[in-house]
Order: sequence, then C-alpha cells, then structure tokens
Amino acid sequence: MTDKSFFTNWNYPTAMRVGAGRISELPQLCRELGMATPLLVTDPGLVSLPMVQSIVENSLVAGLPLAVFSEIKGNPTGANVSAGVAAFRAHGCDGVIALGGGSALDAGKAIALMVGQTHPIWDFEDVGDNYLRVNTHGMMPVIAIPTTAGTGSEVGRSSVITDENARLKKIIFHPRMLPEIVLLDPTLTLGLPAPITAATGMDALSHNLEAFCAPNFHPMAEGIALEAMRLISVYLPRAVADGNDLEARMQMLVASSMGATAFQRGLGAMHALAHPLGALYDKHHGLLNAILMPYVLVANRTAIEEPMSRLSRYLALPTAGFCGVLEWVLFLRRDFAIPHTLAEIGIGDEDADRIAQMAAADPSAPSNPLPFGADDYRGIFLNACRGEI
Ligand SMILES: NC(=O)c1ccc[n+]([C@@H]2O[C@H](COP(=O)([O-])OP(=O)(O)OC[C@H]3O[C@@H](n4cnc5c(N)ncnc54)[C@H](O)[C@@H]3O)[C@@H](O)[C@H]2O)c1
Ligand SMILES: [Fe+2]
Repeated sequence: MTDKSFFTNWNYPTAMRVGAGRISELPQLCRELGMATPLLVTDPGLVSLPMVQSIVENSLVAGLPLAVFSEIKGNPTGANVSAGVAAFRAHGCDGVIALGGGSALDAGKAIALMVGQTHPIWDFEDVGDNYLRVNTHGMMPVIAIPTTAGTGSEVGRSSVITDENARLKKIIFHPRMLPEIVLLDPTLTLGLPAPITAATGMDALSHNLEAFCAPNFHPMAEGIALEAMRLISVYLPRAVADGNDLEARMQMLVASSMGATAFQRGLGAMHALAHPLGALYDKHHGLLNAILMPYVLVANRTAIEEPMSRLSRYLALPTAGFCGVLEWVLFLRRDFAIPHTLAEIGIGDEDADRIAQMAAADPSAPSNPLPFGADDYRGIFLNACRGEI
C-alpha cells in the first residue's frame, strides 16, 4: 500500500468513509443525514482527551454545535441508555454520533433506538421476533466512529447492554441498528495504550475465529473471517509494538469491522463465557476473550481440526493444523503480556456453577462447534481459572 492516507469509500456492509484524517468530514456527514443538533455519545475517559475536544470545537466552527453525553460505563447499562435518551430529548437532538470503543458505540446505537420507543429496552432483547416490537419511525440516524479496533460494533445491528438488576449482558437487536454511516479514521486510534490495543485486537480475533469455526453454512462470512485473521496476524503485533504505526492502526480497524460482519455466521463458547463474566465481574470484554481463547479452542478441538488446518495454512504458521493455531494464540498472549488465567484478573472459581448455567444459556452458545452444556462450560471455566490447558 503506497497511499498512507488509505482514502476510500465503501458501501459494504453500510456507507463507510475510510482514511486518515476523515474525521474532518463529520459536519458534512451530519448534514447528509439531516442532523442539525446531533448528540455526541462517548465515554468519560475519551471526553476529556484533546482529540474529542477538537472534534467538538471543529464541529462548532463548521456551524454544527454538538450536545455531548459521556455518562456511560465500560460495560454500558440500561440506566446509561435511559440517561442518554433523557439528554437527547433535553437538547432537542435529531441524531447520534457514537464515538469511542464498543461501549460508547453500543450505548450510542441503543440511545438512537430507544428515543422513540414506549417499550422498555429489555423488550428488544435478541430473542425470537422481539425486534418486531420496535417502532422504526422512532429510530434516530447514527454515525459510528470507532476509536478502538476490536468490537466492530460500528457495522453491527445490535448493542450489548448490561441489565444491572438481572446482572446479565443482553443483546439488543434490530436490523436497522446498523449505523447509516461509519467513519474509519486510524488517526483516532493512535493514542490507544498498548494493553487496550492488545485486548481489543484479541476481541477482533475472537470474533473472526469463532465465526470461522461456527458450524453454519455461510461461505461469505467464512471468507471474510479468514482474511481478517491474516490482517490481525500481521498488523496486531505491529499496532501493539508501535501505537503510531498508521498502517497497522488502519488495517486493525478494518479487521475489526470484518469480524462483526463475519459473526453473522455465529459466535461460540468464548463469547458465551465472556458475557456472564463481564456482567458479574465488570472486566474488559476483549481481555476476557483473550484469556479464554486457548481453553475454548482445546475444548472444541475434535470439531475444528479441518478449519484450523486451513487457517494454519492461510496464515503460513510454522506448525500446521490445530497445534499451530494454538501455539500462535499462546504466542500472541505472551507477546502482549495478557494473563494466562482468570485468577490473575481476580476471578475466583466460587461462582462456577452459576457462570456455567449462564454460559449455556447465552445467545452465543448455540453456534459453538460442539453442543456444550453447563458441565462443559464449568470445565472450561475452571481450566481458565487454574491455567490448565
Ligand atoms: N456490539 C457488538 O457487536 C459488540 C461486540 C463485542 C463487544 N461489544 C461490547 O463492547 C464493549 C467493549 O468495547 P471496547 O473493547 O472497545 O472497550 P471500551 O469501549 O470499553 O473502551 C476501553 C477503554 O479504552 C478507552 N479508549 C477508547 N478509545 C481510546 C483512544 N482512542 N485513546 C485512548 N483511550 C481510548 C476508553 O475510554 C475505555 O477506557 C463491551 O461492553 C462489549 O460487551 C460489543
Ligand atoms: Fe466480542
């Protein structure tokens, strides 16, 4: 790649404006969507950064004042969404700019969904045809701008929102939650510290890996997942080693979006376990997936020998087949100083039964390569607590 600005426009899976510095087009993109008073949804860490301050100032200079809402948690909650809807109404807003990691993107998408609804948010959990209850006329337009490269929420049609009463992460879904416009600007991720770069990048890997192994017929998703894992194998180590590597930052943003496109094929046991652990212990989602990854691969081994063999060839790994992929994953974790056990991040084994039940009931569980029940999840969880691969 010779043009280091990576400037391009895509219309798959939604309108995507790709390239370094394209954040400067934000006021114009708002006007294209008819937004005169957008609500910028971001998180408390980002809102104080000069990067976000200058986005707000530049928009004002361009004649587009932004209302700002940043009261969201790392794993955003239903109460965060309600507060965002209240802010949207109080400022008389007409659209949402979701700017940040998966937490801000999910919160922003959920706020845009909930502004015009009479049902509570939990009525739109991705179960059966709940999404038919949504009043689509009440949905507000969204511009999604990721500042981490991991969740791919910018190209997803759902938001992961924690129900704090039930202590569950719930997937809120509607086909039209796919943002109208996505801005992939790698300059916005240059300041992401190495540990978050690594953990979010491993989340992108987990999406592509689980999608690639899911036992559903979806060759389009399979192809996207395979190429995204090649991008991750080349560019994630570079982005972690040198945060200012613009090409690596760009390619990781794309690989992250590819992951969320690919996981229409399904996720699996990594996410089935990461969701309850995130809800109960409030730990970073990507870090949980990174820790769980090798334990889940080993538990699935009998069902994934063939895709692992293909993956090892595509990535030109030094060892072929399942063992080659496992070695690669363990190498990445060591290289990025990611803990080997859940115990190292303060998760003990006392809730094993509850976590196993929650994992077996998680929406990501049915597309795992093997039909794991609560006993299987208990075993994987205990292995991940104790470091037994
Ligand atoms: N919708 C989906 O399909 C989907 C998929 C996977 C995960 N998720 C959800 O996404 C959330 C996790 O998102 P995440 O991993 O992006 O983390 P995050 O959004 O929680 O952000 C992690 C931290 O990074 C900081 N940060 C973000 N961008 C930064 C930047 N450019 N410079 C400096 N600091 C920056 C944030 O302030 C925050 O402190 C979880 O709630 C998870 O459940 C959603
Ligand atoms: Fe994820």
